[in-house]
Amino acid sequence: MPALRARTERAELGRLLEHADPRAPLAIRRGADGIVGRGEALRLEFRGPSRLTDAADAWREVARDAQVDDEVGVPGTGLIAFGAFAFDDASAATSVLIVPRLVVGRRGDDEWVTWIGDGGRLHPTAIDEVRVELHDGAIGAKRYRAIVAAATERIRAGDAEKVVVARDRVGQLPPEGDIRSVVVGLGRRYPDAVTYAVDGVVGASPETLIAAHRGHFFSRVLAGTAARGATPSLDAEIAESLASGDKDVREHRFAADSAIEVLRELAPDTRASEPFPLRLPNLWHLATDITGTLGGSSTLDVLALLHPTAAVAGTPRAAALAIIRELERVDRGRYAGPVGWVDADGGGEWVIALRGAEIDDDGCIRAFAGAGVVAGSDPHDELTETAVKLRPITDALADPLP
Ligand SMILES: C=C(O[C@H]1C=CC=C(C(=O)O)[C@@H]1O)C(=O)O
Repeated sequence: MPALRARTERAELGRLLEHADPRAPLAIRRGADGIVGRGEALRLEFRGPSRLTDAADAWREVARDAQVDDEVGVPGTGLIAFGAFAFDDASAATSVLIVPRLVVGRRGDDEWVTWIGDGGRLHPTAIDEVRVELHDGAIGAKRYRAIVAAATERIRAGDAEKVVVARDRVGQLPPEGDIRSVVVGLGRRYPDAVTYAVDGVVGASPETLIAAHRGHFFSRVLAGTAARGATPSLDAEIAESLASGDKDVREHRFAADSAIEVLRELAPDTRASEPFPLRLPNLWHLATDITGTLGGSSTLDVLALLHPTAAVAGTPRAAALAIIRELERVDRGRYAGPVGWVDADGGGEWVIALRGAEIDDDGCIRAFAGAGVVAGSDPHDELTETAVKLRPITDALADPLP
């Protein structure tokens, strides 16, 4: 493999997404900040149980051999790869690391362009609106309620303590449909979430698996959900009962404890907040923030240990995964897998591919949303919860540029 050359220079940019390919946008954004890529200088593909460790090893080699000239030096500059990974070890979906030919980025007052390989000129193009309606996929409402009931039964039988089961909705992107408009629509509605678009995986995730720069990391675990209240007082009551409700607190503990345990193995100084209610435009989540210092590990090494967390699989992990496969009988693809970017030092930002959809090369769209099932979960409530979680992508597809 020939060594890559990356050169980052300061630039003045307009709308970042106008620099992306309409059919294959690469983007990781939060509010006005983020990075957007175009083209493929290098594409690495992985499959199977070792996909994340293989990616970590392959990326170390690419980064070691690369020639990087970076005059800006903030997170997202220099050599970077975007990545999206399958949820399940047995998935038919390809996991990827993509080094674009061009990256444009913004962080606060810093704006930059990175050329990988030969330099060139910027060609921003206007973003067209695309409108798509979603309908039931392989798991409709009735089947989903049955899956939740079966998962609860398995928990009662002692096969697992928590299982996160999901359902899907599908649609069709028109042949020339501009995927960037969906990304804009997600970002406008969910400015505090991380809006992602990598290899057809598109969404707005509130859950940061790992963000690290110069060794310092941040991770946010979410589990436990309630819809927002219609009035401020009702909304406050809902947040309070979420934080004190037995079912949601138990569901959250499984996810937070498993992440803290893994992170402590890599970073003995790992610290965690108390669980707190996190407000999103469409719902409340229980959240735990975790920070610490990674030794020599890259964010891809961390993903290899963290994924899949109990927020998307369950507890114990292996038992929950077996029950998910048996009950859902659908390949989740890259839904609930890690999506994000990594730099030459192994730093980067990875979220869980939630609140989104996969769009394949033929324009077939499949959106997923899941809910954590514990003892006492109610099928009707979990169905409603998944409908709320499907709203970001449903709305962004139906009316991308409100
Ligand atoms: C599995 C999903 O959400 C997870 C993340 C936060 C809260 C969750 C919950 O309360 O069930 C889920 O564990 C999804 O959005 O598809």
